[in-house]
Amino acid sequence: MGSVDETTAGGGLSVRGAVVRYDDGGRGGAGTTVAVDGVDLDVADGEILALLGPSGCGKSSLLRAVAGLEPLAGGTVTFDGVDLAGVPVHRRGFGLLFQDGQLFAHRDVERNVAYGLEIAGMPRAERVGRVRELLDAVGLGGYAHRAVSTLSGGEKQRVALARALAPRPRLLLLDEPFSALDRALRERLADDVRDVLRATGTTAVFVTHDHDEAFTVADRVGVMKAGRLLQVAAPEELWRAPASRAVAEFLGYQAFVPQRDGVLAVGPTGLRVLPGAEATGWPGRVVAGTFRRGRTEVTVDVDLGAGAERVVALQDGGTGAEPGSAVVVGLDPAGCAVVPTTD
Ligand SMILES: Nc1ncnc2c1ncn2[C@@H]1O[C@H](COP(=O)(O)OP(=O)(O)OP(=O)(O)O)[C@@H](O)[C@H]1O
Repeated sequence: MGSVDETTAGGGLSVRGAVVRYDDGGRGGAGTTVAVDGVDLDVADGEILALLGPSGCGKSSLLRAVAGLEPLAGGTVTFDGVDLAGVPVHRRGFGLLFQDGQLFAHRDVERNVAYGLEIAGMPRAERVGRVRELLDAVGLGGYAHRAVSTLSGGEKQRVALARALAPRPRLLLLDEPFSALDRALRERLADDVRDVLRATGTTAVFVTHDHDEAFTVADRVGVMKAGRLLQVAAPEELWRAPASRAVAEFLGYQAFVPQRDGVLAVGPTGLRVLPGAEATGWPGRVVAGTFRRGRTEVTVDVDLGAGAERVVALQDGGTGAEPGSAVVVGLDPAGCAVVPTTD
């Protein structure tokens, strides 16, 4: 069974029925791990796609299979209509960027970025211009002659990004490129990467387990679970219409209320504490309240129709969330989505 991705195959990347297996049983056991289990995926020319999913769901394995670093046990990877079976990593025309950008310690910034251009035989004068252009694009103009040992972690990853982009790869594959950096820096880099990829028109697949990062960088986000691609959609679409409960759960939908034609998935902002004890809604009991950004996030024990559960409901202002007090909880449809009951 494949994904629900229905982009028409044209230029760009096309993956069909991809299977990646590790026959040593994963890290330390006996048997076989099916890391990627029949994935179909299309990435159009110029598109940025993020692969999102929990640790161990197979994101890296899929990316590595596309790169040619991992053999396919089934299925195909094609680019611009050409099957890449048997094409080695360095002949695919793809750029790679990993968590540790692995810069060359003995080369300065300029010569790191120039590496792929040297291999491609670009004349020196042209190379210098291209390197300068890329260093400007990643916000490191003026860093050309710095030793890489003097760079911060974020600066190193910017250099690695510039190096990966320099030869104009027809596809850039990024595997958790910022996961070693702190959150504030990650957010800034995610913005910058999106801008650089857009400005250069680079087609990219970006692996991350961080929702915010995926939604910042990508045109479309693919959600993976246990080796399968559950849904591929634009960020707003994914939030508005998760294709299944599993996707909704992964996105952070907090409660699931049975309905006649599916399940109402209640998002993080889908519940309100209603003013007045006589309001129409579900009676609940306050566990705790946290005042945040001008409103209170109230943890409430309530039965929304699927048994008693603990949820978070929003309350305007900062009063009335005493632990133990009775409240009435209502739904805010804008923060909810109906999902099919097929999983
Ligand atoms: N080289 C390997 N040998 C054996 N098993 C592996 C190998 N690489 C990955 N696996 C297994 O394959 C499954 C998928 O791993 P993968 O690294 O692709 O997931 P991931 O979603 O990228 O996870 P993470 O976010 O933690 O990097 C896991 O069960 C993992 O243990």
